[in-house]
Amino acid sequence: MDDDEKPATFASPACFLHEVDPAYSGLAGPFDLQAWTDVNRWRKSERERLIAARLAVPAETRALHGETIAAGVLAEIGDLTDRIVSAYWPFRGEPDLRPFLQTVAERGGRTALPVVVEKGRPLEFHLWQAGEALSRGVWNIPVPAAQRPCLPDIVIAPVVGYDPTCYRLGYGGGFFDRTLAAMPRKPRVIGVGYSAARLATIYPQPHDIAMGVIVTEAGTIRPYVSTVRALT
Ligand SMILES: Nc1nc2c(c(=O)[nH]1)N(C=O)[C@@H](CNc1ccc(C(=O)N[C@@H](CCC(=O)O)C(=O)O)cc1)CN2
Ligand SMILES: Nc1ncnc2c1ncn2[C@@H]1O[C@H](COP(=O)(O)OP(=O)(O)OP(=O)(O)O)[C@@H](O)[C@H]1O
Repeated sequence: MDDDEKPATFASPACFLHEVDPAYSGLAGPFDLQAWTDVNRWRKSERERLIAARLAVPAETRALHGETIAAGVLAEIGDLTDRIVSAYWPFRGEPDLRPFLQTVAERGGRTALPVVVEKGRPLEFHLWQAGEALSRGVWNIPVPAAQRPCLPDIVIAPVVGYDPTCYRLGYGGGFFDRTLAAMPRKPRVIGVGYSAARLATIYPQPHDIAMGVIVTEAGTIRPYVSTVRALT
């Protein structure tokens, strides 16, 4: 019998961990470049579709939806005393929450806007109140003229798309994900958008951070929590 015909022997038993579901073995799955490339391509086309669809809705309808969304957000936040709330300066057909910012101030809260410092870096938040001066920031987005950085207690994030587990599809800069990951004290994060922006899933990736809730003109979506988990 030559060597090729003898049963094979190994220095140690073969490891079959690679055949076990990564979720069971406790190891992260291998990074799948093809899957990530596909998700990115899909996200890009969904962003374009969803932005075009909301811009096709008459401005008066969007304005009415914006008022309903603002009321939903106020109900969600509750007491505003000494709270810092960041919203945004609307563009590309986003719900206009500027009147909401005035309501926050009237009810004893402070208000802020997000500022892009640089692509690929977290956002900063700067205090800003209705009537105060604005200047043009990156991508010409209006930002507070005075630099008063703050850490908001509540961050309102406009969504391009959202899914029932409250993951947000934004404009593709990764700004909110980077910012929330880097904040020393986690704020409450409220996604806002039109109900038509619902997707079955955004195919969440490891860097994606879910919103606490998503407020739309048709109601507030809370991430699904199974009864079993809720009871244990
Ligand atoms: N009203 C509003 N203000 C906001 C945000 C928002 O979502 N809404 N942001 C929330 O994050 C930040 C800005 N985020 C943005 C992200 C991407 C692009 C943008 O135009 N991106 C290019 C492609 C960029 C790339 O691929 O590198 C594009 O769409 O053409 C604009 C704003 C801060 N201010
Ligand atoms: N915490 C992070 N650290 C490094 N890169 C990140 C982080 N979060 C997101 N990114 C990167 O940002 C890019 C865009 O991410 P994604 O598609 O989730 O953007 P988005 O949430 O739609 O955008 P935005 O928040 O600007 O509206 C991805 O390439 C992603 O890897």
